[in-house]
Amino acid sequence: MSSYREKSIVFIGFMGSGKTTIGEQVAKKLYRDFVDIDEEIEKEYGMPVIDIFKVHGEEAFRSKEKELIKGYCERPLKIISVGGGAFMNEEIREVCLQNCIVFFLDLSFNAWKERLTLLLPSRPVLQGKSIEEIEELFYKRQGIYADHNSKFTTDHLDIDEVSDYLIKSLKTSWDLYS
Ligand SMILES: Nc1ncnc2c1ncn2[C@@H]1O[C@H](COP(=O)(O)OP(=O)(O)OP(=O)(O)O)[C@@H](O)[C@H]1O
Ligand SMILES: O=C(O)C1=C[C@@H](O)[C@@H](O)[C@H](O)C1
Ligand SMILES: [Mg+2]
Repeated sequence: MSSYREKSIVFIGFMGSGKTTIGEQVAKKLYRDFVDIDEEIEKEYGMPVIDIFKVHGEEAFRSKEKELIKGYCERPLKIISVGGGAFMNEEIREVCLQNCIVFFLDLSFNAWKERLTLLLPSRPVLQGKSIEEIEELFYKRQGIYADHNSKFTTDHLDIDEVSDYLIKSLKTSWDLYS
């Protein structure tokens, strides 16, 4: 078990909440390795997530997602962004919460809607859904993100503001709990 200061950081939240973007930025600023689980799965299958869902199915994707998260969460000093659906799985929630510091990146549905056009082509879970169905999924998913160590709402903040806040908050907790 790593010391509190060396624990890996995990970002969770709805698709498009900024886990990849913010995770990468925080990793750069803390000089840590960044791991994006969706990207790791894409590397293993040699195709984008949307094609993995089409060719191999969601079950295969979820199984690889679990295997990779379990492996990375047990290592120290990483910044890990998991996919938006990863926390649906209890084993994943447990391994993340037991080994890492889990940050929930939250935003309002209104703020999220502005990112929809950007996200739509690459997110299989959004395909063929009406905006009402997406809104329902958004609120249903809030429940799976309820288990976390710290939550940060990113409405009206840019990427640097969010990552700077997160780093400040981490440094405070390292000073308090190390
Ligand atoms: N304040 C902000 N924080 C983070 N991302 C922002 C912000 N403002 C705009 N964006 C944009 O929103 C998008 C967030 O997408 P990103 O891929 O980081 O989300 P994600 O949480 O990793 O999604 P997924 O679960 O599907 O992997 C990016 O295109 C990013 O540029
Ligand atoms: O919310 C989800 O279920 C997903 C989010 C993405 O990060 C990818 O992991 C994939 O598109 C599924
Ligand atoms: Mg991502």
